[in-house]
Amino acid sequence: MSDLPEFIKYLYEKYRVLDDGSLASYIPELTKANPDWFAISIVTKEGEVFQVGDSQEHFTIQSMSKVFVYGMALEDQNREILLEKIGVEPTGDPFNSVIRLDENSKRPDNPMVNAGAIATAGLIKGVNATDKLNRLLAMFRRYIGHDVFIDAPVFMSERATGHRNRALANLLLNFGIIDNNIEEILDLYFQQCALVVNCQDLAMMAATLANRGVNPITNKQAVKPCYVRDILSVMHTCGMYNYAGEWAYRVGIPAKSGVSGGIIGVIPDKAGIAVFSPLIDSKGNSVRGIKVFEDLSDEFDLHLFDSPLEKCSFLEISKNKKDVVSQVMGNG
Ligand SMILES: N[C@@H](CCC(=O)O)C(=O)O
Repeated sequence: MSDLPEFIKYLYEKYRVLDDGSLASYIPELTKANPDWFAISIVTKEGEVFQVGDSQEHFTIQSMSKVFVYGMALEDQNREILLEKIGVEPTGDPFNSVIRLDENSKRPDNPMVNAGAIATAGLIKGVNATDKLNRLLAMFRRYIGHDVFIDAPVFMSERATGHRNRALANLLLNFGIIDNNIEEILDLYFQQCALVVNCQDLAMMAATLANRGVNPITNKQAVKPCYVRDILSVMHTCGMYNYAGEWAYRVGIPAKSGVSGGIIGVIPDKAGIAVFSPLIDSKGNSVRGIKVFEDLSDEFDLHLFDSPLEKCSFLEISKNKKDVVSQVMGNG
């Protein structure tokens, strides 16, 4: 019997009351989120689903999309072509910074910051804008396992106010990283960010990566297995904004977050985890999300560099913790 269902209920109760952080406001539509929303979803590579809270609440995927579009660009181009255009170095800078692109590298540092993600969108193949969008949606559908759609008001909101992203795109054009279809590339980028998901969908997408690119329920291949390693590497080093180093140190799970309040984490060959809570910190990470991941990592020894000898069997908690959980949940 797994302890996981009880443990995530406990984490939900423990952190539900935490109301630090604020709603993302630079995309006007995101301020309409309910700050109380909170969900934890876990999907194992066998397709078993454990979840608690508002796991069916819809929101836009935002930066978490970057992971999956990067995988698609790897398939459309190849590793070496991508590396010429987009690096794999963490920046330590805010995700939407223009500084390093202009000053140092003349190519985006990595595909998880906006400069790199816009460059990635520019590498997606298709005969025209509609074809590219349709291919992108088909890719997301393979990960999620059901039909997908774009939140038009969020897309329009970002398109109308995304001046910083437009500035990044112009710099990318100047450095020869993207061609001059700037508005078309930005539209594709804003559309990928406005994909509608819920927490369960995110966990399924993460579980698909954990399962070497195969959706655990539909058994469809969402991305070629040879690219999963590349995707997880950039998640591990660059996925958590300018908190990526501390995250790798404290949590040790390849992850990506988005300003709508989601965080996805991948436990290779085991499970995908998603937490959703729209109150974010100054770096863009969900406050409750970070806490939940820290506790899950500690409790189940999920840090990549936990010694294999010390790792407890996945989904079982220690006797001491069981007592704490029982007390909090009122069955002890
Ligand atoms: N669409 C957002 C994504 C931000 C995020 O989630 O990090 C932007 O480009 O600014």
